[in-house]
Order: sequence, then C-alpha cells, then structure tokens
Amino acid sequence: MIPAGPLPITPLSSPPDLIWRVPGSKSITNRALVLAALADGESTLEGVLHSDDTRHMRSALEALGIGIEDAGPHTLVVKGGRGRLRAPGRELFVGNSGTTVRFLAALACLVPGEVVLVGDEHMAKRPIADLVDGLRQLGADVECATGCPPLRIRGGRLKGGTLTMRGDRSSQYFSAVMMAGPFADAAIDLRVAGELVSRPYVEITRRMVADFGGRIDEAAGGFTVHPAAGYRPRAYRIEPDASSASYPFALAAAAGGSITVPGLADGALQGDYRFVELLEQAGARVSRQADATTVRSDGRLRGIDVDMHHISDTVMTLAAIAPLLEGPTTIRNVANIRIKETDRLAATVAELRRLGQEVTHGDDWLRIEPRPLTPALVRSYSDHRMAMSFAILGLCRPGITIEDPACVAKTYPTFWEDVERCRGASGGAAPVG
Ligand SMILES: O=C(O)C1=C[C@@H](OP(=O)(O)O)[C@@H](O)[C@H](O)C1
Ligand SMILES: C=C(OP(=O)(O)O)C(=O)O
Repeated sequence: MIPAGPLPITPLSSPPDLIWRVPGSKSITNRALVLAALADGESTLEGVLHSDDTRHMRSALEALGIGIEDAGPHTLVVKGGRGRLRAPGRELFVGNSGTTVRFLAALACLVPGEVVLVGDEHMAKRPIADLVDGLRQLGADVECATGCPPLRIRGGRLKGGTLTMRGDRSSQYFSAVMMAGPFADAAIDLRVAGELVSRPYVEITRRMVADFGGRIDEAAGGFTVHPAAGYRPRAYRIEPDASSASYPFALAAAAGGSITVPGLADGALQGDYRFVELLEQAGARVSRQADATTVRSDGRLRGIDVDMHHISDTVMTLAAIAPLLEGPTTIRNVANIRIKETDRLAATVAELRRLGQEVTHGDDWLRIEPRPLTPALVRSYSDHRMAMSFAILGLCRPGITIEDPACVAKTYPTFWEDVERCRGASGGAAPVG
C-alpha cells in the first residue's frame, strides 16, 4: 500500500543492517515486453517489474494484439509475433513513461493501420521530435504537432536505409529504432550526431536484441541494424532494477550501516549499477559477491566531483545525500535530466535550497555545499526519483517530509513497504545522524 501524502519521514533508530531486495528493472522489463511481442511464439519473462511504466507498456501491447498472461507473481507469458499486430481502435495511454512512448513509436511503424500514443500532462512536455524525424527518414508516416506526444502513426512497414539523430537528448530514441529496426525491409545505418547520452542503455538494447535473435553492430558514426527473419521467442530473466538499488545503497553509505542487494553484481547489464563506484569514491566500502552487492560505511563520507552523463537517473540519489557528506559534491555533464519526468536539475536545486543547502549550478551541472539542514516539506514534481531520493535523506536526519509519496508507483510501487521493512530490521540503540 502506498501511504497518503504528505509523508513525514522518521529517521532510522539505528544504522541499517539488512538484505534489501529491489523489484525488477523497468528498462529491461519494457524491452523484454517489446522483444517478446515481436518474437514469433511464446516467451516467458521472469522477474518482471509491475509498476505504472510497465503496465502502460503491457496494456498497449495487448491492445495491439499481443497475448500477455500472468504465470506467477513476477512471471509473464507473452504470445507474440509481428503477424499478430493490428490497429488498436483506441488511443494508447503511456502515462509519463519515456520508454513506453519511445519504444512504441518505432514498433507502431510495423502495425498495419493507425496507432495514437497519448501521455499525461508531463509527457506532453517531453521532446520526441528527433525520433519522429528519424522514423520519417525510414519512410514512416508520423504526425506530431508539438514535437512532444501525442503522436499519430500510420504504419505497416519501415524501409531501412540511413537514419541520423542527435545523440544528446535521449538514448531511448536509438533503442526504439534498434528494437523495431530488424523488421525493416533493409539494413538500417543508424547514425549518431554528436555524443550519445545514457550509452549503457543502448548497450542493454543491443545485448537484448541479440538475446532474441537480432543483430546490431557498432559502425563508424553509429550502428548497423541488420534485418532479421524475426525474433526468436525464449525464456528471459530480468535483473533487479539498478536505479532502484541506488536508494538502499545510498542509505547504507549515508547512514553508516550495511545493506546487501541481491541479484546485482559485477557483470550487471544496467549501467546504473556503477552508482556504487561513486559511493566507493566517497568512502563507502563495496563488496561484490557472485550474485549480490553489499555497501557498508561508518557514515563518514566525503563529497565527490563526478561526471554522471551515462548514469543520470542516479543524480538525485547522490544529490540528496550530498548534505551529509564532508565537503562539496559536484555533479557534471547532466543536461538531459532537464527533459525527464520534470526538469530534474531545477527541481533538485530548488529542494536542496529549501533544505538550507548552498547550491550553485549551470545548464548541465550542480554543486552542493553542505550546510545544517533546515526541516522542510520536499516537493516531488510528480517525479518518483525526487520522492525516493529525499526519503533516503529523511531516514538519516529529522525534518524531511515528502509531498507526494504516491509518485513512486512509476517504477517502485513497493518502495515505502521496503522502507518500513528496513526500519523493522534496524532496531538497536545508536540513532542515525
Ligand atoms: O532506455 C532506457 O531504459 C532508459 C534510458 C534513460 O533515458 P535517456 O536515454 O533519455 O537518458 C533513462 O533515464 C531511463 O530511465 C531509462
Ligand atoms: C527518466 C526516467 O524514466 P523514463 O524516461 O523511462 O520515463 C526514470 O525512470 O528516471
């Protein structure tokens, strides 16, 4: 159950010492759903995340003719195939899920008939013009009046050929083309103009496309997406979500305890797993086991100066514990966080200042000078990561209230239950903070 807001966060009564299981990866779940939907036959997906973002993907695919059945609490059986795709006869609602709208925009080009993708009021501000333009370069008929959703796609086929998109706004545009691209009439020469942001997500896509029988090679200036006879259905296990794991890892580091997250270790598919390296740099100890990672610390960490271009979903996790570190923390090269669920740079700066911190920033960086914390109601901006990140600070120090706890449903609906489980497992005498 998600508690009603505003939610005052009581600090832990003693440093945490527990195993904290996080749910499945949003990014991998939504890719697995798309790939299984396009694979001819039955795929079984295990470790699936159930959250707003994956529900939007699932119900859109069902409306497009794909069979999806629950076969266990976190297991789905997907009956897929390009031949099953049909026009849904109604608008498809994608909420504020970037992966859903971007991945489906490309998949819709393969649907014979009209597909309309509509998001919520936040999605209506998230740019998609680069992808629209890219799909048009492949011969698709896409209407998009504002450069942001809604989109109207009249699909049937993609013709292949050369497609160039700028790389600095969202890697999701590239992942979208990579997953639908093997069904084009010919190879796609997918070129990146400028630098590619969030690169590890594109590597997840390449790897998962290969797992389902497609092939994408690196090429000069970008990638070659090879045509495939179709995807192969398969059993696929989804990793726990590494961005969600940044919250328990940060808590262990900042509160001075020990937290183990099972299912994430060296070799993890997700780039955000590397957040633990930043905690290590700040002075936490990280031990990587065969199938788990433990972060431990004595709670005395130093501020760090880091480039988070490729792991920017964890910017707020670091920023929210920065008030507890010794010395300033600088986060660089994160311009694209301004076009996510909200303008995350502006939101983070505003909330840290509300908490009495000294913050300076530019268009793509911020620097936090720790100051004594002023108690405050921390605004959430309908952004799950704002709510979860500042909750971690609230578990370490008194005075934090989270405005909108419900927004965690986007990727981590059981977050507050896991916080309470952590509280329960962290009895003892010495208070945190
Ligand atoms: O491909 C993905 O699964 C994602 C890519 C990233 O977005 P950008 O590529 O827009 O940075 C990330 O922020 C998002 O949460 C998930
Ligand atoms: C940016 C995010 O999501 P998306 O782009 O998939 O909506 C996120 O989960 O932090």
